[in-house]
Amino acid sequence: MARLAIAKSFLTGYANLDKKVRKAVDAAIDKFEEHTFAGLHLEKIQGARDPRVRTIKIDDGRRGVVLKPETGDVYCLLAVLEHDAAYKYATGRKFSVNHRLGLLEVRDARALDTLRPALGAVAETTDERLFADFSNADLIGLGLDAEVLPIIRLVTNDDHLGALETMLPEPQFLALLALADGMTLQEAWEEVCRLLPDSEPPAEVDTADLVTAMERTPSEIAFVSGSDELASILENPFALWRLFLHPAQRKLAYRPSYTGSAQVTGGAGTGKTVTALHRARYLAARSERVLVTTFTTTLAEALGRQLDLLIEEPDVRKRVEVINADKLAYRTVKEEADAYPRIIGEAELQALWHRAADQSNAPFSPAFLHREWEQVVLAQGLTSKAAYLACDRRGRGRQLNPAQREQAWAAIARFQETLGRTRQATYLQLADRAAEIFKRRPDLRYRHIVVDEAQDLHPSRWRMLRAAVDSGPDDLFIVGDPHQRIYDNRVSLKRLEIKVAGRSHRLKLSYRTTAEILTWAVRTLGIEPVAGLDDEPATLAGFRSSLHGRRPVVRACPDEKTELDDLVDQVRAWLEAGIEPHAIGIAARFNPVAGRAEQALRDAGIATISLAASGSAPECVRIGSMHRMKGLEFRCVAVIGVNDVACPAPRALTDEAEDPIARRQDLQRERCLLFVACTRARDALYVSYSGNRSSFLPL
Ligand SMILES: Nc1ncnc2c1ncn2[C@@H]1O[C@H](COP(=O)(O)OP(=O)(O)OP(=O)(O)O)[C@@H](O)[C@H]1O
Repeated sequence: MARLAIAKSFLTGYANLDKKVRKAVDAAIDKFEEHTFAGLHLEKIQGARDPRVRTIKIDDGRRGVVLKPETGDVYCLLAVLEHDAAYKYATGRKFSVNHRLGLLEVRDARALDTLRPALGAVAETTDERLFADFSNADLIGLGLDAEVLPIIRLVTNDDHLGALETMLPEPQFLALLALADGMTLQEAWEEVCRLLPDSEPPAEVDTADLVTAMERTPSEIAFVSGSDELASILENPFALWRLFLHPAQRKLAYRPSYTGSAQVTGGAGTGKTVTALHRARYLAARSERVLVTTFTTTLAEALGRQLDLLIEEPDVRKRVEVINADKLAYRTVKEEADAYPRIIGEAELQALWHRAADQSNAPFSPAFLHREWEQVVLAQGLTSKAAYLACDRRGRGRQLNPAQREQAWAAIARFQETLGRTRQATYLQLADRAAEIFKRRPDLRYRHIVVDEAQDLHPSRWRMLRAAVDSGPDDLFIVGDPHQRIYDNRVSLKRLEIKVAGRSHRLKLSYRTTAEILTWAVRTLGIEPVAGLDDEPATLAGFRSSLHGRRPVVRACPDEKTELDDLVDQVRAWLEAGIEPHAIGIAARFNPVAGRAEQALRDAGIATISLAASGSAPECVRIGSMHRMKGLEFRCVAVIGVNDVACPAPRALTDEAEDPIARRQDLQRERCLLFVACTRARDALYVSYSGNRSSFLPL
């Protein structure tokens, strides 16, 4: 019986077709099915480098490209392209089986043939060779093959290796990249083995057996079980992540069990959320109650929508509850409380802190007291003066002598009393109350909790989550990126009885952003080390993207009016180039700047909607503060107002004299904020400023 498979490349192309062409493709695939492929006219191509690559007519202008291995009665859809491009693709590509890993490989043989003389000409001018330290046997041992080796021997520097990225088979390129990055042969071998579904290379590889290789490469090829599955795939072609997980993501998401809590970190766009969603699906399929939680309601709503796409079985979907941490706290407290506290608004909270600072006889600013409360008192769950006087204030830069501690406690206690008397509370206080309720009420607890955007949760929220699930295998699955910490919440999971040692993993390949945007954006982070949730320093080593595009554009403007005019021009240019309005995101450090930009766009006839708005508004460009960009993504992103009075924002910085450590952390947080905003871009990033350039922008 014939089997149909779909390559990732096919789905990417299909997603970008307009509806009419998609219909023609669907009709061609139907024909495929009807005839059980037998009567199908697959055209062999003259001069094809791989005779197993064929084409099929879609409509007058387009052809589908199909891989038809000699054995196994398998048809794999590779691409849908305009006539000439389809022939070019079909004649240039060559498929093979990696002789060490057994994975399916594809190379652009024509491009390699074209580039070879140019590499040879450069090589003649120098004795430098990037891989001179490695013998042919070494390279063959890593999976390189006889066709690739002679070309590799001509490579003289990293840039030339980079140029080969889209032409070489991925496993072979990765092996070379690892060596070029300074890894040993053994380390490079371990790196390429990560591409295998179970990290173990097969004992024997039959390089003629393309079908087994396809089955071993689920990150690129998906076998379709029948027409229902096919229809569901084609209905949501943009959701590549549903089908094609990177082996590293798959291993983490579908591991049968972790002995305790597990943590997944990784740079922006490496698929942490995707991995978390697949993990939730896997756990729920085991018939158990799963909570998926994150920071804000908007992010929780987005996760819910993605889970609706991912989990097709209604009874499995029902077992997964998605709610953000604050709502969970609120709801849990409400479950028990007779008189329910009101959540205090930000302005009132600030006013109360000002009053507390004024009434205290000590030189504490309102911001200092607020921070002391959140980062020491609430973070450690301190409920008495004695506990506060004895506590370890690690992480706070300003030392307090015993008398000052007494004064600080008096001010904090007065603040807390006022809150209590007026029946008000903050979400962090509710989280602690919810934790107590979860401890008492096993009936409310979950069997598993999956946490996204973990870097921004305050210790009180973590205590609640810790209490909301019994300790044991697969209790918490935590994903986050310390380089995207944009709120003032620092956490040591160890201190909160959440142990991830030995179960901490890092993803490295970005699926969102191009290498050009990524390299630029990483430089906005500066050189200050960033602490991970597991108390280890966080690293971005090996963080990369195999996508390529234009470099970010940085525009200097004489004044804000010109800056906004330029923004309007840029957005218009994107729209004229066919970018859908909702795929354009605009961010500013401050809401008023975003507001003025919104007005300028509207005056120019461009519809806009706030980044904070829920639901979809396909006809609107999205705009808002940098904080609101968290967790989102767009094809094109404009970050505006990036000058020295916005990035960093003076109000967000603690006085050096008051607390130098806090100031350093504030600066880092401001950098992270810019990094988050910039890394929301898939294809294009535009950054502008008027006045003096922000020192965060790379030169
Ligand atoms: N294996 C994959 N194949 C194709 N696309 C993927 C894959 N994994 C992730 N993506 C896509 O890459 C983008 C980023 O994924 P995701 O949001 O999960 O990353 P993240 O690490 O959580 O990002 P961030 O931390 O920046 O919010 C999404 O569009 C997602 O659909």
